[in-house]
Amino acid sequence: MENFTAAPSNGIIHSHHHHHLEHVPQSHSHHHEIIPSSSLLMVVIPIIIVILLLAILLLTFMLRRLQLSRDTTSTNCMFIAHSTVTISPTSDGGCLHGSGLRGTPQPKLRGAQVQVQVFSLKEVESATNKFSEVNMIGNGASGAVYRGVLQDGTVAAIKMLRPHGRYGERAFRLEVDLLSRLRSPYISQLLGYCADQHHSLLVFEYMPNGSLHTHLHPRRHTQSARTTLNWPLRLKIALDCARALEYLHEHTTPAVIHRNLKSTNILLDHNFRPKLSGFGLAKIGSDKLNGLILTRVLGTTGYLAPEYASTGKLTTKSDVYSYGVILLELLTGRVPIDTARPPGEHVLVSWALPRLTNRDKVMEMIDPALDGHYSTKDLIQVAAITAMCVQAEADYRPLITDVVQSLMPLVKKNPVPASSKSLLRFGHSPSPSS
Ligand SMILES: Nc1ncnc2c1ncn2[C@@H]1O[C@H](COP(=O)(O)OP(=O)(O)OP(=O)(O)O)[C@@H](O)[C@H]1O
Repeated sequence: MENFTAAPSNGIIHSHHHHHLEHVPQSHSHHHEIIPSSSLLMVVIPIIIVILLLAILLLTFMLRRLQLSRDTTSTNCMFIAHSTVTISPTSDGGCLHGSGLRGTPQPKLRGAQVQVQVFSLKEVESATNKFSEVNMIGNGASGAVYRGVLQDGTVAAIKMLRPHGRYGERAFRLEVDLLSRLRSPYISQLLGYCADQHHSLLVFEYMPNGSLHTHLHPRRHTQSARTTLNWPLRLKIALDCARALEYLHEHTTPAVIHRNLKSTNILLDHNFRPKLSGFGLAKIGSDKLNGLILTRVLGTTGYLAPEYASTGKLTTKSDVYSYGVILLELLTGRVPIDTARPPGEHVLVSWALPRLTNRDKVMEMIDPALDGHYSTKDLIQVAAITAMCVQAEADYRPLITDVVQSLMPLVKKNPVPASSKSLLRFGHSPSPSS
């Protein structure tokens, strides 16, 4: 007979013969002294998990503290855009640094990165006189825009994004990330940004002549510092906007789809040269699917391509459609949606499309503000280009490069007057109906 002895001190049964250990009966008399291995695991594993979680939390907290203390020590700093810009608000109004820690869900643009300045809230406040009403130059869906003079004397347009507006932090991050990589004379330049717990601010180069919308639709703007754009200038604006899109669609890899092309997003410099802005809704196209993206429908009513509005199918051709609507605004001086007009004329595209290919009708629909100062031949050509851009069928719309090529000779024929004084309606416009 073999001897088994229970060792109450450690709850393990010792056997004098090891080969019999596995046959040890777990008698009722010893039950309270023995912890079965499965129960042991049930106790130990949760404890280990809790300890690990606590350690991770502690580590995260310490890293965050370290980052905050680094952020708040600097007030104004230059920052080289990293592969992905991460902006998270500090609690005390300090400026933030870009870092490559978090990723945006969009694919990355390839190409050079450029410097974007990070401003302290203090600097932006003193530039705008504490965001005084007097300095407010615009108030779009995403927030108010202020004119400001930076410490180095640069005049800037500072956009304060609404905290819970449709813009959101993601769009803010996207705009900084995207604009720190895009460089084109046809794209509005981002000088820097500022973010704290309560503010998200974008600092742009100042465009003294405001938006194209202000000049084409002056009655809709209370501040009436505007010029009626003459025909050569309209052609040049059309060409440069097409070049801005060409840069995004053809010269950027992968292509960028702007997704919110409209006349308020076309800003005019002191020579009335246009620059594209408003990149908060932009999408970086897919390399694989021929640029096609299926996405949520965002943008502005009156400018949305029908296939995008109804199915969310977004391609560079959606931008071409919106561009066509801007051409229509340049031709007619009408806004894309105007419910004050008679029935049948509310939606600019629906009203204009059947008329665009009819010579006499085109003459009737031209902006009365031009007062006959345009070349009929050129007008007919622009109308034909416009008709192709606002085609319901996306595949039939031209590539923006084709639009650039078609507009170039027209602009060459109609040089823009040199001095901005002569930009007024009757300045150097060609004689009517040549
Ligand atoms: N860089 C700038 N220089 C001068 N004026 C500007 C500048 N940026 C914006 N503005 C003025 O502020 C207005 C509003 O700009 P914002 O970018 O908010 O345009 P929006 O298209 O109306 O709004 P959203 O893009 O949010 O839909 C512009 O139409 C323009 O008059």
